[in-house]
Order: sequence, then C-alpha cells, then structure tokens
Amino acid sequence: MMNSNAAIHFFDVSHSYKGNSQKVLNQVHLEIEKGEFCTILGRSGAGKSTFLRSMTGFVQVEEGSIFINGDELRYYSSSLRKIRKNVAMIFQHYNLVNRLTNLQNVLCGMLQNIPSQRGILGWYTEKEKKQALELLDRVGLADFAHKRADQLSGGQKQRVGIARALAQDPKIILADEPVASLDPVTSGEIMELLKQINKEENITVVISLHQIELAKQYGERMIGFAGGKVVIDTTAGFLTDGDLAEIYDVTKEKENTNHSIEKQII
Ligand SMILES: Nc1ncnc2c1ncn2[C@@H]1O[C@H](COP(=O)(O)OP(=O)(O)OP(=O)(O)O)[C@@H](O)[C@H]1O
Repeated sequence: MMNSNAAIHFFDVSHSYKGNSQKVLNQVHLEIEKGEFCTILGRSGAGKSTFLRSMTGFVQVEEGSIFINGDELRYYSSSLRKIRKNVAMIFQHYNLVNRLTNLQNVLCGMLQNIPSQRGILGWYTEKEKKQALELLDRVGLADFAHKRADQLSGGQKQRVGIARALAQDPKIILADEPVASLDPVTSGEIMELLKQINKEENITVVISLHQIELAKQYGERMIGFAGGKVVIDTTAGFLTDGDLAEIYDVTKEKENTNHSIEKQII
C-alpha cells in the first residue's frame, strides 16, 4: 500500500529505449517521502537520468506506475500538467537562456503558473518580478539580476538555475548531476544551498551525483542504481565498501543485470 506521505512512488517501473531491448530501468520499486533529501549514485549509464526524467513525463516508461504526491503520472492527461508544475528540474549544464537576463531566466520558472499568452509575450506583473528578484537575492545573486546569463560563472549559473526552479513553487526538485561541471568548493556551496532549501521549504530533493564524498556528506538517503535496478538504499553513514562495490563494480553490475534477465526468462 502506498504511504500517504510519499512524494514519489515507483511501482514496478521498467523502461527500455526504442531500438534497444536492454532495460534502462528494471523493476524499480521505490518510495521517497515528502521532505527527504536523497542522492542517487550509479555508474554512467546506470539509469539515473532516466529515473529522474521519468518523473516529469519526459521519459514515458513502458511498464509500471509512477505516483507524484499521490497522483499517478499519466501521459497526455491533465494530471501531467499538475505534476510538471510540482516538479522542478536542475541540470548539469544549467539550461539557462543566454541572451536573457538572470531575472528573465528566473521568471521563466513561473511560465507554468501564468496564462500561456502572457508567457509567450514575456509579460510579467510587478509582483512576479519582485518575487523573481527576491529569489535571486535568496541565492546570493540580486546584484546580477539585470546581467545576461552568459556573463556568469558556472556556480552562479547553477544558482540562477536553482532560483528558476524555486520560481515554479515546486514540491519536488530533481537535480541531474548539478555539480558535475563545478569545482569542489563551488560544488559544496551548491549542495549546501540545495540542502538549505530542502530544510527551510520542506521541498523534497533528489540529486544524481558522481561524487561519492558529496553524496556521503549531504545525502541523508542514498540510492544506488546498477543496470537499471536499485541495488542499494541506505542512509549516510551506513554506506559500506560492499555497497559501493554493488553500485560501481562492473562484475556485480553484470550479475545484477543477469539476474533480471533470468527473472524475465522464468
Ligand atoms: N533518449 C535516449 N534514447 C536511447 N537511449 C538512451 C536515451 N537516453 C539514455 N539512453 C541510454 O540509456 C542508458 C541509461 O542512460 P541514463 O542517461 O539514464 O544513465 P545515467 O546513469 O544518468 O548516466 P550518466 O551518469 O552518464 O548521465 C544508457 O545506456 C543510455 O545510452
């Protein structure tokens, strides 16, 4: 039975991309509670991005069900719009519009919440502009509001990305390798900011990471993927070398994949 406090619920979800029968998500059964701060670990190709993107409907999974705050994600339905409004994404390469100012980029986060005609024309109310400015202030970039996005460093761009995500007023933030292009100090600062937002706003945060140390430091819950399967689900401080081998060891990953193939044959 589904926990009513679940922000994210995956019920036996499997997926393979067209033209490749290999399961990128393989019988994923997982629940993340409201307000949790989770890190997702896994080798390149383990399925982390697919897992995150499936929660916004950008990847339409082939099997199983995904529930976001109790609503089942159904493609081509009105619930998809509601889910997309509640789930914001942050990306490795920031996905800012370079020719726009940082304030305009943050305002883009509100597009899902305002009438589409206003959005197309870029007409925002004074209240919305004030809110966007406050969000830039929140991430320490109020002074850069009227500068173009391409005039920022990587860390600053990611802060704008976070402000844009907050402008959506989401219940869940998914971050796909948000610090992969940043130096270690800036990476720590971005993780710290995400943690602060998680604690202060009670927004559920799920972050895919390649840096084990950062995951250990910040991830209260750590979920490890290998071959599309959840192979580890533990809390920081309890991650063992055996767990890491389960996630990163190629032979173990092969075993995990083979088990699932065997299961399918049976
Ligand atoms: N749009 C797509 N079409 C076809 N195959 C895809 C697509 N996106 C991802 N894949 C494949 O699915 C597998 C899992 O990819 P995914 O991006 O989810 O892994 P990942 O764990 O996020 O990897 P990384 O850490 O390198 O980002 C890979 O083999 C990848 O090549």
